[in-house]
Amino acid sequence: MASTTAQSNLLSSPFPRRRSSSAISTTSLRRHLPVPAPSLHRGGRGLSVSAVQQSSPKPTVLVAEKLGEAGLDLLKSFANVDCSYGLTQEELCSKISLCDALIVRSGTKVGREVFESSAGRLKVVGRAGVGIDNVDLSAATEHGCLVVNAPTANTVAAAEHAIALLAAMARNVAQADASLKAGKWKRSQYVGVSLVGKTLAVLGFGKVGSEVARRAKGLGMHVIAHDPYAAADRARAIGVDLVSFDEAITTADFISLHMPLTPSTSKVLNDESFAKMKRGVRIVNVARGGVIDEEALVRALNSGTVAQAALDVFTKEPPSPESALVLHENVTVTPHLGASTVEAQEGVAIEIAEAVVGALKGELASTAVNAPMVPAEVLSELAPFVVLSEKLGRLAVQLVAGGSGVKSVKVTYASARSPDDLDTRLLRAMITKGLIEPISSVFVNLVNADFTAKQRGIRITEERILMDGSPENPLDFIQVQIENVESKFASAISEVGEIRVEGRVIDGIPHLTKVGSFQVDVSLEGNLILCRQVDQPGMIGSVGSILGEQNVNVSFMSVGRIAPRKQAVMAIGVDDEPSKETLKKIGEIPAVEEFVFLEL
Ligand SMILES: NC(=O)c1ccc[n+]([C@@H]2O[C@H](COP(=O)([O-])OP(=O)(O)OC[C@H]3O[C@@H](n4cnc5c(N)ncnc54)[C@H](O)[C@@H]3O)[C@@H](O)[C@H]2O)c1
Ligand SMILES: O=C(O)[C@H](O)COP(=O)(O)O
Repeated sequence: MASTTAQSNLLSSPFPRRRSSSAISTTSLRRHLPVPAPSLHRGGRGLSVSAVQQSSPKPTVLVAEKLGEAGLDLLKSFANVDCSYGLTQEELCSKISLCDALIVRSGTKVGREVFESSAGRLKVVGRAGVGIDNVDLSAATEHGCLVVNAPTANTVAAAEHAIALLAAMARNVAQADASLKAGKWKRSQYVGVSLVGKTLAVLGFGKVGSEVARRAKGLGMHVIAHDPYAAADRARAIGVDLVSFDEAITTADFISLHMPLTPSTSKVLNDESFAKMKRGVRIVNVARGGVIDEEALVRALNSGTVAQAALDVFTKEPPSPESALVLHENVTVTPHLGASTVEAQEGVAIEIAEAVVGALKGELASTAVNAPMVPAEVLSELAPFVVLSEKLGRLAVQLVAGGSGVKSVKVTYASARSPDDLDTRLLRAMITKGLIEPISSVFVNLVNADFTAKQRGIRITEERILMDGSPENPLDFIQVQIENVESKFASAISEVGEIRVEGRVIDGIPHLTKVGSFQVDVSLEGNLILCRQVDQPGMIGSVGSILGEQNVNVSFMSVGRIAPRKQAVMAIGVDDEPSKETLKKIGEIPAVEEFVFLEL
């Protein structure tokens, strides 16, 4: 018995794969291109569904900003690497159609035009760092392009930079340095303020924010934090109280910003919030320039509401040389250096190179930004159900009669597990892939499955049935129903009038176990002939011998019937595609009422 294999990658890969013909019926049979035989296995980090083919051409990775050597070496071992720094948008757009992956830092805008210019070749964008605000995630998703980042390797560097700016600002280090170098000795002008005993409000208590908090505690500061999504116990564990936004900004002597730039954090520090702050507050920003209304900050600095600011990031980078904010005497600035340590850049380069190579192999990256992150252990147990899901989708859609538009699909998962313990996103994506690929030219993957279904007006609803029994097995069966359509194989219509196919995993192999109201049991390997006939002796032999005469190998055969000598549905698994002539002969058996050939 063949082992379970993933029929295709969950993520787009540059490797050749088969495309499906749109109308697969008894009259229109076409051979598909050979299928790569990817296997499901665990990757280095997180799960993987890979399809590396020895004979495939090497993918091309465009590295658009400086990346550490260790990362480049890793990329070069797998791909052709084009290091082209400082490209204009036009140059980037014209190069991108030759590239499978693009690696950037924060200095390259990867907007919609980049994805459009790639004409479908770009499969992964790697952001060598944390912030992905320079990448148009919606456009990436719509184009089925995975975006991965390197979220951990520069955390400490950013936190250290925030602390460096905090201390430098409080003691006027930059201003005093410039003054002394200009030949002045102004000791009384640069009297600073102490940090010990002061209240620091950390806004955004994530990776960087919590590291800043930990370090500030070590400096003897009283640290509070505001983060609507952070766990209070995690904050308490390092002696930090989580407070409301207003409490944070009204009680702080120092405010350090560590949230991402999103529509809800854009200009979160503005005239209104500055007005609520303690007079003489000091602000550090190593997050993103856009979280501060920079003009409002200049006003607050001029009025003395804000005594000082230390900024590593700006709304527009680089900022204008005439920027009133940058030139302000009470502002200390650095040119986005938060992540710029030797150690962090080495770590980021390796982290992003691993993620990009993994994604090009079709692995699900653990740092995917626009696709579900599925832990390795979850994937390994769902692996055969992933295959089953795609095949049920493929079967169901091939049963739809021409002219019936697929609009509404209901998926039922029967499981003894509580819904919280069963992550079906992967399964839904694969069902969607199976449903859409045979009827379109769109390549569907985990990234764009939901988007593609929505775009095609296909509504996929999910239902869970809680079964008795051991929750050890993730799923008992999966059922796919296509509603309000006609079928080219009438027996596939269930008693409630929908095309229905149902499957289970038996001994690790996906099986088709129900078609319409008929129970069958056929392993989902190779291709399938479904045949409805009058239940009478000799039918299996008649069909079997026609296939045998034509050298078509039967892998499985199963008959489901309503009652003896009434109608029965025969499901026949075939390794090879029968010729039109062979199928015609099956159709001519007098007891055969209808039949259909389906590609899996
Ligand atoms: N200057 C640099 O070179 C540099 C380096 C690393 C990270 N960064 C930036 O620092 C920021 C934080 O990075 P991280 O790795 O800690 O990210 P993270 O995702 O670990 O943490 C961000 C935190 O912000 C919180 N948050 C979201 N919306 C919020 C809101 N409205 N109010 C308060 N908190 C909110 C989130 O819940 C999360 O806990 C990002 O903007 C990142 O781009 C800059
Ligand atoms: O988001 C980040 O990781 C930092 O802002 C670092 O950006 P950089 O890679 O451009 O230094």
